[in-house]
Amino acid sequence: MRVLVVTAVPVERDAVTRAFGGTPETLALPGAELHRSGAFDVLAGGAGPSAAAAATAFALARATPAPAPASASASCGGTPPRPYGLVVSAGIGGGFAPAAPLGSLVVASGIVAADLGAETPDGFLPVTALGFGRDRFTPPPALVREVAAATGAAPGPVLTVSTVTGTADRTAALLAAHPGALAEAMEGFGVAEAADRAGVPVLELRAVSNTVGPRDRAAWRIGDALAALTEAFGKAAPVLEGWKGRNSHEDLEG
Ligand SMILES: O=C(O)c1cccc(C(=O)CC[C@H]2O[C@@H](n3cnc4c(=O)[nH]cnc43)[C@H](O)[C@@H]2O)c1
Repeated sequence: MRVLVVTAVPVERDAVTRAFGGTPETLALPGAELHRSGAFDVLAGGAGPSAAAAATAFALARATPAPAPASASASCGGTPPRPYGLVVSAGIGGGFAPAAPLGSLVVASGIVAADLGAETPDGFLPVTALGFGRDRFTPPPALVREVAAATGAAPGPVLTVSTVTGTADRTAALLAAHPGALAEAMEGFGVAEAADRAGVPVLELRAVSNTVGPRDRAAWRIGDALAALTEAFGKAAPVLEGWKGRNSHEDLEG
């Protein structure tokens, strides 16, 4: 099965491909470059949910077979593209203390749009409370469990935010609105929107580079988190590549 992995920045992309060894083949996409290693296509799609959604949608569309004209025979038209069976949003992220310490891994049991909605005098309303859109995607629970077991990642909700949290008040507000949240990052929900529209399941895997809270850039441990990301993909690769899709009753309901 082919797997599309979407990161924000090139150093995260390279941390993922390093897990597979060798030199990836590169393919040009509108606004980005795919790095292909075996079954894995890895793309640095840009920071934030909008860039991530656009990049993911282009990559998925490129791999979706166009409907064959009525007159076409099976033997013409060149090599058909092989569609993706799974999309993974991956990279570094902020961890909520004490559940997700620096250097640890988190796999999303829910990918949550934490700031998509409306602010009111009585607090935040998610977009779903306004009567439209959606505010979360649920990765296949069996796959989340398998990746957690293979990598040691903690399973739990991962928030997608457009602004990196930088105060204690905002941290408390996020945890109040999303009890049990383990981490925040900026792309998961965008990647998931694009994957969902293509009918492809989605996963999010993050290595914790910093603690969510009052901004302290000097305390970020990006190198350690990138190394953890490489190790995680080394361990998760057989699970991701070998995952056969909706293979349990629970997943059919998820
Ligand atoms: O400054 C660097 O050297 C550097 C190297 C690698 C990556 C970065 C990034 O800033 C990556 C941005 C990416 O990381 C996610 N992220 C990380 N921590 C948080 C956080 O506390 N809150 C939200 N997002 C976070 C996010 O997905 C960014 O797109 C820098």
